[in-house]
This record gives sequence, C-alpha cells and structure tokens, in this order.
Amino acid sequence: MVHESQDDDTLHRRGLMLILSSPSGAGKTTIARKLLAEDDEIAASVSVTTRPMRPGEVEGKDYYFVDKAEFDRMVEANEFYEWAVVFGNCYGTPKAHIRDRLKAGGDVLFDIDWQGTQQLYQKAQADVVRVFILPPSLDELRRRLTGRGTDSAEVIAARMDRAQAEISHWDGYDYVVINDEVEGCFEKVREILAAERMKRTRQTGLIDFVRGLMRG
Ligand SMILES: Nc1nc2c(ncn2[C@@H]2O[C@H](COP(=O)(O)OP(=O)(O)O)[C@@H](O)[C@H]2O)c(=O)[nH]1
Ligand SMILES: Nc1ncnc2c1ncn2[C@@H]1O[C@H](COP(=O)(O)OP(=O)(O)O)[C@@H](O)[C@H]1O
Repeated sequence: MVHESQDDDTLHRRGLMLILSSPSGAGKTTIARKLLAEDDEIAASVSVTTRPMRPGEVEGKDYYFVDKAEFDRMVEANEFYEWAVVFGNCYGTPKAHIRDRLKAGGDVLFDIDWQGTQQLYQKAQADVVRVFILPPSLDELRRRLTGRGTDSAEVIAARMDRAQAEISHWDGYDYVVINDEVEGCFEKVREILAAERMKRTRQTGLIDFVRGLMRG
C-alpha cells in the first residue's frame, strides 16, 4: 500500500522511479506488466499528450489528454521531466503526479528508452533506479520479435538493425539483467526493487525511529 501518513506500523519511505529499458523485443513490457500486476506499491507513469483520445482509452489511465495550448503552457511552466514530439503529437512526463506519488511512498514504473532515461536521470537522480534488460542472444531476440506476431518483416528487420545501437547503452544503467527465462528475470527485477526500497536515504521515517531507539 501507498502510505498516506506515518501512523502505521511500517516506517515511511520515499517512493522511487524504476526505469526498465531494453532493445525492442527483449521483454521489458512482459516484465513491466508482471510487476504492475503483482506489486501494488508500484504504478505506471502516465504521460500527458496532445494526441486525440482513441476509443477505449481512459483519461488519467492511458494518458492525460490536453490541447496544444495547455501542453505549451506546461512546457513553459517547467511541469515536465522530459517531453518530445512523436509523429506530430506532443508527449511529456508530468512532474506533479509523480512527485506526489513519490512523497506518499509509492513507486513509479517507466518503460522508456535510453534517451528518456538520461533525461529523467538528469532531473531526478536521487529517485531514479535504472534497469536494462538484455536478450540472451540476437538470434533469440529475433525469435521473440517474430513470435510476438505484432510486426511486419520490415519492422522486425528495422528493430534488429537498431538492437545493437540500443544494447551499446547498457553502461548507462545501474543494473543489467539478462532475460533468459521470464520468471528468473522477473525475480531479479523484484530483488533489485526490494533492495532499492530499503536504501537508507529512501527510508524517511528512520531518523525518528532511531531517535526513539536511542531515547530507550
Ligand atoms: N518522450 C516521451 N515519449 C512518449 C511519452 N509517452 C509516450 N511516448 C511515445 O510516443 C509514441 C507514441 O505513443 P502512442 O501515441 O501511445 O502510440 P503507440 O504507442 O505507437 O500506439 C511511443 O513511441 C511512446 O513511447 C512521454 O511521456 N515522453
Ligand atoms: N524470457 C523470455 N523467453 C521467451 N519469450 C519471451 C521472454 N520474455 C518475453 N518474451 C516474449 O518475447 C516477445 C517480446 O517481449 P516484449 O515484452 O513485448 O518486449 P519489449 O517490450 O522489450 O519490446 C513477447 O512475445 C514476449 O511474450
């Protein structure tokens, strides 16, 4: 649970920003979905966009939908950690909701590439935990992209062409996990998350607790 106050039996902690990146097809969406389904202390980051809402999309769940004037105002007011224009529409990661969530002890999951990772890290270094997921081999990466059945042969070829360039950014991450087998990879990501949650600097309730201990 996300703690609203410190009046419960666990020490209050500050949330963290968990970034999962990988070359396309290595399995970051699979790991992210499992984490979101099994861990109620973490929620996905919701971006702001000027793109029109698609049928079935939900405001505040898929995106926050705004018009261009409002998006420009948010850029001017420095309300984004990062933003970009993709296919003619603007997309940005808003600070406000994320800050509130971190303060309340909730974690936020980002499924973003190395460029977005660099930008987030520059803005929020102390809160960011960067995890890079590697495929066990390029042959297996190709098998996964093909097996997913979502992309044409051309798109798969383009993703394979980009894979080595993406892999070359592995050293910009705090942790690297090889996704050989899903359950094993998922467990490793969970262990990383568990350890990062225990970091002294994130346990904001510790000072009072230790003072109490010292007073006897
Ligand atoms: N930089 C950045 N890119 C984003 C953000 N949110 C979404 N995108 C990217 O915008 C692109 C288009 O997203 P979307 O309109 O949902 O279409 P789809 O994901 O291609 O179906 C994708 O490549 C997303 O990764 C964001 O907050 N910041
Ligand atoms: N460890 C694994 N072993 C075999 N297949 C996997 C593994 N992890 C993911 N997959 C499959 O590979 C495909 C690509 O995974 P996905 O999570 O969509 O990758 P990404 O989000 O990195 O593009 C999907 O069909 C997924 O079910």
